[in-house]
Amino acid sequence: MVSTLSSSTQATPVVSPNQSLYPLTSRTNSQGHLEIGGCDVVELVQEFGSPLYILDEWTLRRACQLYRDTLAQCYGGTSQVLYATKAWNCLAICALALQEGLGLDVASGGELYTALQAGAKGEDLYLHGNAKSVEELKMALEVGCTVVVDSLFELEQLAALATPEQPARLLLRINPGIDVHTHEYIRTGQTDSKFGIGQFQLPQAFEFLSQHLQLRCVGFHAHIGSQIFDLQGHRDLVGVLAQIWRQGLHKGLPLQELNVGGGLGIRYVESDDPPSIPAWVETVATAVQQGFGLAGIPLPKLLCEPGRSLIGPAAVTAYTLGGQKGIPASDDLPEGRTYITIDGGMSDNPRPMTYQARYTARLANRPEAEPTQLVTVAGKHCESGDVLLRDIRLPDPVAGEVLVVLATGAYNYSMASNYNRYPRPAAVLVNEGQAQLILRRETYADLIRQDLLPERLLR
Ligand SMILES: Cc1ncc(COP(=O)(O)O)c(C=O)c1O
Ligand SMILES: N[C@@H](CCCC[NH3+])C(=O)O
Repeated sequence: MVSTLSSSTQATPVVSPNQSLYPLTSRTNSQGHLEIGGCDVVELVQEFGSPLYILDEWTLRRACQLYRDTLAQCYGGTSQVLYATKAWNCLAICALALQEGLGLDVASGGELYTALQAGAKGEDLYLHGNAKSVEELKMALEVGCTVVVDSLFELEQLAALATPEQPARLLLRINPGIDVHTHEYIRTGQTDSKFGIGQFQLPQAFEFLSQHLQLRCVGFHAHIGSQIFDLQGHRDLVGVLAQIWRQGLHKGLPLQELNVGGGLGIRYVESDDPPSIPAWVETVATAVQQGFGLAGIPLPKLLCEPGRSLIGPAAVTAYTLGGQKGIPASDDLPEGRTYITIDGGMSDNPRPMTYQARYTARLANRPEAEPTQLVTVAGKHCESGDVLLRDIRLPDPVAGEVLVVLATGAYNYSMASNYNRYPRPAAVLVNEGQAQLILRRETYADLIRQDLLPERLLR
């Protein structure tokens, strides 16, 4: 666990990135500033502007390697890690994951297109979605990507598009009926969910597959939810899938691949205590070996598709602090409240508003200063709920200082919007003292790129 900063020049000891609040290369430099990937965060903001997403290449690679290597070491069969690109999909990140030997889970035509542009091939790709369009399915078939089929309706759609010459390679997404303790909006494996084929629908699905030989069902997939700290959910999941696998084999399906989804949580605040990446991988691998190997079923190729635990801890968002508003104590508000503004908010990180997500923040120019003052960090949008951090302690922050919010790599840029017509921030990839722009800051011109102005509306 890394929750404090190293001020030495030694590399930080290797830990599981998802248990660290900071990117693993973080340290306090000789200026007393926060440094990530060998780059001074205050200087990064001066050079690239604010707000700024800062992605630490070493931390991301380390997380990819931990998943990939632990799986290869502790699982007796073949395996493949897929990066769930919905967490943050852009050319550079897709390319980096491919370089590390990962495949890519894409959840839309747009994510698929980006992955292809980043160099992915059909065999690297798995297309998700509970309501895929015909265009998305056609695109997947054309590039030879595996389709993770979410419903009986989609099986019919695929059967109409695939041919014996261009068969569809698919996994069935199963709803395993497993409930986990995470935010209601990010649970996906419970019976009452829009995702996946219910177990009560499986006889129909198997029958349909046996009648449509242009559909090659090579395995099953399930995903029980996100930001999960308890390993039991995935143990239970493997048990359910092993039973269904037996039924599928009995029906003559050419099963090879078992995809157990993603979901491992990360540390956002000090009190979060997720299991490490190796602990999660070992749990899953052991459960599959027990559920399959011991039951005499040949081991499937084991796939998993983490998103948050790969990219979340690798990035931070840097903001510039603005003015403050102090509300005096009253009966309703015994401690009063100090609002401090930032130059970003719900448009670059909608998670606090959407899931009541909590984060940790530090000042980049004095990360080790004693956090004395109770403040609430408010975004710049026209919404009362646009509050990024509620009642946190900072060391008497002043306007102009750079506030760094930690662990913002997952579901921040990918869920960002242009609400209030704010341009999306830039993102830089930092490594060994070099910073490279991987996403340009949007301009006002970008904001009206798609606008059309019929001439008759002009005054
Ligand atoms: C189908 C599927 N796979 C993988 C993921 C990645 O999950 P996580 O980011 O929690 O690892 C998600 C998101 O929850 C998902 O819906
Ligand atoms: N967007 C969610 C995770 C959902 C992942 C998609 N199934 C979050 O930020 O926590």
